Amino acid sequence: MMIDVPISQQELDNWLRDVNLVAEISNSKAILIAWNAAGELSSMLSSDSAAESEIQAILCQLSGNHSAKTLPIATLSANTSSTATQSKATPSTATPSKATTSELTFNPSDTFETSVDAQLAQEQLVSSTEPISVLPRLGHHQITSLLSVSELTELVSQSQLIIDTRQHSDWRTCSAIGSVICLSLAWPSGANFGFLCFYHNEAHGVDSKTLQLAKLISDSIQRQLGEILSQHSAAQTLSRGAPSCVDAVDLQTFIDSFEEHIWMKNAAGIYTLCNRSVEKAWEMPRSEIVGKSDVELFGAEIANIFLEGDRLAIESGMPIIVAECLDGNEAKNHLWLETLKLPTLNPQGEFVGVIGMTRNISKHKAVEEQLTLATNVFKNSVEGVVVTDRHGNITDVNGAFFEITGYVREELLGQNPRIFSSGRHDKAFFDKLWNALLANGKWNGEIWNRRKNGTIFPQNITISTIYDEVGDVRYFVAVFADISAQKENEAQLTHLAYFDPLTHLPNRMKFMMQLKQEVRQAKRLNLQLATVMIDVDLFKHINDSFGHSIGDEMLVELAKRLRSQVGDQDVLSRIGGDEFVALISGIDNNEDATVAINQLRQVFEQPFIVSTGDHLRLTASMGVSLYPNDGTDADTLLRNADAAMYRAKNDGRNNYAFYTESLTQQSFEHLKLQSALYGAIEQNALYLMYQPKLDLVSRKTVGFEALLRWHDPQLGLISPAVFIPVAEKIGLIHEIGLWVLETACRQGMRWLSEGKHFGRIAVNVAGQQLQRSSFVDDVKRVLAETGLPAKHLELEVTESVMMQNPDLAIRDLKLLGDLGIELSVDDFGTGYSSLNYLKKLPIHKLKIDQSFVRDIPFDTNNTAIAKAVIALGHALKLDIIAEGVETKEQADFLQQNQCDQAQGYLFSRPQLPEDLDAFLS
Ligand SMILES: Nc1nc2c(ncn2[C@@H]2O[C@H](COP(=O)(O)O[C@H]3[C@@H](O)[C@H](n4cnc5c(=O)[nH]c(N)nc54)O[C@@H]3COP(=O)(O)O)[C@@H](O)[C@H]2O)c(=O)[nH]1
Repeated sequence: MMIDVPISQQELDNWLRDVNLVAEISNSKAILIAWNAAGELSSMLSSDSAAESEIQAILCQLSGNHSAKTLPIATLSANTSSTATQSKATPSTATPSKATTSELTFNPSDTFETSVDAQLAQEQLVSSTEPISVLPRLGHHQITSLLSVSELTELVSQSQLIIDTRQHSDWRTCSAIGSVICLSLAWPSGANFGFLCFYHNEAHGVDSKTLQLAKLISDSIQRQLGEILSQHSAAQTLSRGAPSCVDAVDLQTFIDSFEEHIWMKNAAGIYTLCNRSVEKAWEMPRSEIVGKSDVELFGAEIANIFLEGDRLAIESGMPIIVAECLDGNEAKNHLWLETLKLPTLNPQGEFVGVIGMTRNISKHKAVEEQLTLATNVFKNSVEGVVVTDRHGNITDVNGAFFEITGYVREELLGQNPRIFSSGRHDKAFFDKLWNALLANGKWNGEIWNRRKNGTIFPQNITISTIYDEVGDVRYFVAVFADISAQKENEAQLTHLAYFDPLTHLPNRMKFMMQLKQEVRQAKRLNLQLATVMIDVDLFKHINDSFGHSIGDEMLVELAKRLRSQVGDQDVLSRIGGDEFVALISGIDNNEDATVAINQLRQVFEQPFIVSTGDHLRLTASMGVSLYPNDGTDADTLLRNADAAMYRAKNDGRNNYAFYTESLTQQSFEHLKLQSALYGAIEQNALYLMYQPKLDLVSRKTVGFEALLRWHDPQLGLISPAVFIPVAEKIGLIHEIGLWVLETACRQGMRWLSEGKHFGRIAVNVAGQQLQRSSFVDDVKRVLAETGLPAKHLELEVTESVMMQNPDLAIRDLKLLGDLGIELSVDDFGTGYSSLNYLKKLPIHKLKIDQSFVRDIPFDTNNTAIAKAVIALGHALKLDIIAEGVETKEQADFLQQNQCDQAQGYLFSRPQLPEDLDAFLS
């Protein structure tokens, strides 16, 4: 009930008695529904026959259709008069959707007349004798937040009868009710009171007779409502007392003190009062306002808007607020006013006028608009937005944020953004970020964060600090864009800029960058580099004969093969159609470069099998420049490698050349040696010579050193000092070393079987042999296979090899020593032995290198060194042997200085076994 006046129990009992009577006579059920103070419909009374579920169904039906439960603010616009001028419309025009249902309005005089869409209604009439009426759809109005004036008018003034709810779209779902009649009830002022409903569970259960009886009761209730109100007002006036004289006199002064516009109109719409603010705003004196209507003051169009608001207040029976937008062509010039309209009643409850109070809400509106705008920007932004409080806890996130990160809102609120951490940024990064944010209020940059599914992604993010009025940090707002796609594009562009799209090798630009960097490093560390230019010979013929796609296939395969031939630290680049260039690091000498070139050349040995099934062969010309000899900068090295490559081409292709011509020659020699060495074992070109080792005191043989010899049919006799390093470079040393060991052991066994005593046979072990994990097992196997007892074998390992990896040497030599093999340090004094390691090595003998034996006892340095080595060796309880002893003076000196053994031309040159009988006992 919107007018809050209590109804006594006696009155309610009277109404119930009447309602029950009519219900009984018409064989129907009844319910009286009223608006309560909260603006909701509730059941006030019901006939005895009415069931609770039916009452709820009707209540629900009517409430559902009434969005006016809480009275809305009417938005009336001076510029859009359609809303404001809408009044007194028939139900069919007010709610156009009703035109499709058959509608007849029932007027108070019990005659029936057709609505606008008479033809349609006619078609749907089931019987001309029975009245059919439908309730206009309440609350379905054109201003969505407003129960329109016209609908309220309809509600109050009309009685509604629905004889078959199944035919009616609004009632169809209300299955408990088959037919219903609803009569609106209103206070004398026109304010809504409620509804009186008679209903039947069956369709056609209520008829025109019920309607007439119901109308009688509703008229009676309305009359009583007037009386109740007037008694209530009289009682209130009495309790409050008459207004004081002072109040009456000061009313004008009182209302003039308000900035708001205050006015009053009587029931006829004539202004009876206004304050100074009104005079100012309307730009006319009070004398011209009071006594005039809105039409006279503002013209019909604006008056209609104002009157619409008045009617709304009158019909609702309570204060309402209407907002008005006046003037201004542009939004920013609009003047927004908000008027509170209050219907006033006399003690009898009759409407006597409207009081209005208007205030300027333009500022509020502007703020509201800004807020709406900001909210929309926040919601609709394609960039992710996250807001945290000053402690960093998330207070809000927008839709784009969910889409980008995959989280849902509930998972994020209250969380700290560190849950997105990708782990890619260290503490220093975040320290810098926070420092900038707190110092400047803003930070922009790129951060890698983690999505819910665990993937990490880059984002361009701007974080801003929001301060409160006193300058304290209130919020942080981060706005970011997912830049994964941009990063991918950048990466692709970078790849395109630096890599060859066909072979995916670095292109010329990238190669030059790498070459420059390698040159800088080589300069710093005093290293050598080789730049090898590789140009495929006559590649044009391949393209011309087989087409470019076959040519491409071959280039891709060639790139793969070349790449497999260079080390991980080396660079291979495709710098032109059929031009490649390799940058080889880790070069110690010219031979290393030759080895690298030879490996690159091997890729051309196998044919290229292309998609057509053809087996095609390629050759290439290569040019080599060496850093630092052939150039100390990248450009020079590449230019000189190119020049060398052209020389190789001019020399007949399928060739290579060094930039320094003499090196080419050396390299060719070297290559020849390499190829010859591969076949040396099979061709029996290798053999051993043995040099006796003697005890310096007794001059008796204590053993022989096996020394390798190679006699190549073409190249002649080649010194092991030349070919052993080559064998090491090309990986042949293991095979050769094993051959030497087996051959020496067999020789030892031969001597033993002939009853010849030789002490021990010493075999030289190369560095690479000792580093092989299988070396100890190899030695054991050879001893087992040949049958030579370990006590007849000695292994000589150079000092520098032992010191390359002393821990490994200690381990393996100990295993060999444990077998009974004697171990000696060859070339002692030429390396840099750590005495600490020397002490730990399981060795038996030190061999003074022949360079220190030379010219003793005349060379004071060598003499001193020889003496020192002897003293050191003896201190470590080791035997000492001197090699390269050529003269008696050397032998005497060594003997006098307690050197234990000696070998050298003085006693014997290395000889074939059959020539050594003199040294065998
Ligand atoms: N890993 C292997 N290395 C081996 C093997 N065979 C030999 N070598 C090493 O080759 C280097 C050269 O050896 P070689 O030409 O045989 O020279 C040795 C002797 O012939 C030479 N020698 C001996 N006595 C004298 C002398 O009085 N004067 C003189 N000028 N030269 C002499 O010295 C070499 C002995 O070398 P060393 O091993 O240091 O005792 C050489 O380094 C060999 O080690 C092999 O099978 N595997």
